[in-house]
Amino acid sequence: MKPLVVEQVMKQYGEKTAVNNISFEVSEGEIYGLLGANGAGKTTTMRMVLGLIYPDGGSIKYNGKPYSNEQLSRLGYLPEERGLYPKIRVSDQIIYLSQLRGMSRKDADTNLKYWLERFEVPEYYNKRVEELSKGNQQKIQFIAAVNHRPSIIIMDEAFSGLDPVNVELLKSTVKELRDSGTSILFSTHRMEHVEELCRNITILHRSNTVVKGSIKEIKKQYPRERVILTTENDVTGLESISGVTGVKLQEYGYEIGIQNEAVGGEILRHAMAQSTVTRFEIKEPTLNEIFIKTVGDRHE
Ligand SMILES: Nc1ncnc2c1ncn2[C@@H]1O[C@H](COP(=O)(O)OP(=O)(O)OP(=O)(O)O)[C@@H](O)[C@H]1O
Repeated sequence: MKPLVVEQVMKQYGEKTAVNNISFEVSEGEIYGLLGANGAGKTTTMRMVLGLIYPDGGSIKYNGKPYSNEQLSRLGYLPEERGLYPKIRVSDQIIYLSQLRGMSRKDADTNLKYWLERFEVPEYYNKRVEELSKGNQQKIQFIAAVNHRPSIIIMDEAFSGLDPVNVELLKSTVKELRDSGTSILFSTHRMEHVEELCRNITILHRSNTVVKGSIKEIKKQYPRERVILTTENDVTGLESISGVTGVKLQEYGYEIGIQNEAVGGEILRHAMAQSTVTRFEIKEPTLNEIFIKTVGDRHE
C-alpha cells in the first residue's frame, strides 16, 4: 500500500478554485516533485496533505487510511516560510516539537544530537534561533521536520537560503532519508534539483495538472531541439544549414538549436567534412525547458 495517495483533490476559496482535481501517489522511498508557477496550487495541496486544511472534494489516504491525529506523528513539514521561535533555544524547541508528534523526550534529544553532529553544528544545541544565520536557521528548520522520524515528509523549497556546500549537505541527507524508505513530497522552483532527486513529478498550472508522470517518460514526449558538437578544429557555416535555429559557442564546443532531429544528421555530415568530430549528441530537453514550455505557453 502506498504511504500517500492523493485522489481528485479539490479546494475552493469562495469563487476561486485553488486546486482542481489533483491526483498523485508517493511510494515508499520516493521523492515526488510537485511543481508549478507561483499561485499554481502547490502550497494549498501540501497543506491539505498535512491536514492543516480540508479538501472540498476528493480524498487523501495515508497507508490506506484517511487523516487522523495518529497521522500527525508520521508527517514532517519543512515550510517555505520559516516557523521557528527566534527567542527559544534550539534544543528546547526541537525537543518540544518532537514530543508534540509523539516522541519521548529522551529519543528526541538523542535524535537532535545526531542531526546537529550530522550538520556539523553541535554547538547550536544551546543557542537561541535568532543567534544563527539565515542558512543555519534553515538547517534547524530541516531538523524540526525530520527529528521525530516521520515516514512522510513535505518539503517546500528545502534548499532556499543555503550556500552551495550546505545545499549538497542537505541534498545528501534527503537522499539518505529516501533510501531508508521515507516518502518525500518535494516542491521547488529549482528544476535541476528536481532532475537530480525525483523520478516522478506533477506540474500544476492555475490549479490544474498540466504534466504528470516519470521525468524520463515526460522527456520522451518533447522534441529534441538541441545538438552538442565538439570538434578538433573550428567548423564554419553551421548557421546556414537549413533547420538550424541558432549556434552558441560553449566551453565544450558548439550548442546548436535545431527544428527537428533530422537536422542533426545534416550537422554531423557538415562538421565531419571540415574536422574530426569528438562529440555529437542530440540532447533531450531539460526539465527547465519543459517547465517553461508547458507553463510559459499558458502563462498570462
Ligand atoms: N487562504 C486563501 N484564500 C484565498 N485564496 C487563496 C488562499 N490560499 C491560496 N489562495 C489562492 O489559491 C491559489 C493557489 O495558491 P498556492 O499558495 O497554493 O500557490 P503556490 O503554487 O504554492 O504558489 P507559490 O509558488 O507562489 O508559493 C492562488 O491563486 C492563491 O491566491
